[in-house]
Amino acid sequence: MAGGFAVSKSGADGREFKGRITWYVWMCGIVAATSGLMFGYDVGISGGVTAMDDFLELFFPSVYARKHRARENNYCKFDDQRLQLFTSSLYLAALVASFVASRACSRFGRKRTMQAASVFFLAGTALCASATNIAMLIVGRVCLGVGVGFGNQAAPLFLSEIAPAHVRGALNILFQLNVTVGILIASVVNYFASRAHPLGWRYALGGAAAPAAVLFLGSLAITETPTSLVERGRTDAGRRTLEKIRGTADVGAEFDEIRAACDLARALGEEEKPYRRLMRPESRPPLVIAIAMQVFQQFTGINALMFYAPVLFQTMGFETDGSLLSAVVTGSVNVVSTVVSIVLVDRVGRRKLLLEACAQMLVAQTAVGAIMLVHVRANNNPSQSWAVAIVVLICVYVSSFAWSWGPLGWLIPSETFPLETRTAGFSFAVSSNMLFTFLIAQAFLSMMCSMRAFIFFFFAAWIVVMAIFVLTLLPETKGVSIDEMVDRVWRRHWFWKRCFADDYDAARVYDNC
Ligand SMILES: OC[C@H]1O[C@](O)(CO)[C@@H](O)[C@@H]1O
Repeated sequence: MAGGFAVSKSGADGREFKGRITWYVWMCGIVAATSGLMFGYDVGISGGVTAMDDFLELFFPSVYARKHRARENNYCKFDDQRLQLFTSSLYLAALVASFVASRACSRFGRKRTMQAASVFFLAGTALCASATNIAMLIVGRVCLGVGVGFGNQAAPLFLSEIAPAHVRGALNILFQLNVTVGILIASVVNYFASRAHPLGWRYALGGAAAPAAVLFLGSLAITETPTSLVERGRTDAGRRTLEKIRGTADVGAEFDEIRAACDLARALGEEEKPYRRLMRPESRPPLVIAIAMQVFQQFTGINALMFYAPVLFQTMGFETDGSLLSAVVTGSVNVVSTVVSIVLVDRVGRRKLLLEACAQMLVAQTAVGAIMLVHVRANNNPSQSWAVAIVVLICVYVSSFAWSWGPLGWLIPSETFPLETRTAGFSFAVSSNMLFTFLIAQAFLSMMCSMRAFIFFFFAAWIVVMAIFVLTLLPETKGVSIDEMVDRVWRRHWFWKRCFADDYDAARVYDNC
């Protein structure tokens, strides 16, 4: 399985680990990242499908009638709780599934959890694509949601564990890159499927089978991670796997570190369960940061756009074709800008990227809101030049999200927890993401109906809160080894250091932070 190029890498304490970036590691990484593709395809497909007349006429005839009523209010024509439930039910199911998935990951391994994800996804796809009533659609979406919950918990963990340390960031962002590629593919599929009458929507929903099948078949060829094998008592198999993925038998130092980490986690786990340990004061800084990063990521308003871009563009007065095409444009900007993040994140640092993005998003959101307020009245559409200006501003907004809050929402929670609480802490990040994705999916169309153009000012106001959060509470973690976070980051931070007072006294410190 050798391939790639010869390297050695440094462990957390500066020790040299021998091995190369083998083709096998890349193959495993690419297969696992397909999980992101499944997630992204789903995010991108629902908006287009819910804008298709054949789909609306069959399942949501009242929305169909309202959409075609000549004098209907632009902002409210898609406001329907059941239509929103079609999109949001997936995320509610994923939220519940992510807690089960974190246990499945420990008990059965990352690889099996990803396989289970692909099976749920295939079942959900079959149900949705062949649905003849709303119940079938919703049950299908719930199966897809379980697939997303399992995949999102297992894949980032898998990627981190097989990666040599010096390419761990790049391999991690591969997941988010796949999410954005999935969203883009879905917009292209929507564009063509919307022309195929009356079955286009079935093709669009059925297309989700492709990434799921790739993940299922690919996962038969990939390995389990060495950490997961050692964690489950299969020490020899763990060592053999490490030798295979590093392309050398000289893996003693790295294997010792994996074994020591597993021993420590096991010992601490016997003393106190990881979820209880997370309630300790010293766990509070990374826990608050992990949850806040995910909540704020969703309050940028990104998924209002990703789910409902075609609907939103129709609201702004675009025809069905134009609105789907605009979604393809914003989807492409999303992919390219995520690549920018891979290049910049370890050079520029996390805080600068996040703050720059806040400024860019604030300007774009406020300008879109102002144009909508002045030029899009309830019953008329903007002129073509204002419509183009809106699409350009939305691209400005998406690009800044994609090189900041998108990937860093996953990266920062994965690098700030100490090992003993890392997986439990990360599952809080996944479930917070799903919860707020669900809330936005469920509430956005109603919010747009009642708030109208002010919806953009609502998200803009959150961006100000996020910037204050980054300035005051988010420390820079660029270049800091994961195992040095406590001493080099938290103990030096003006606010969070109170959780780590030298004269540690559980009761007093708890009160302080
Ligand atoms: O690229 C946008 C996508 O990225 C995420 O924020 C995180 O993976 C999704 O919630 C969103 O749909």
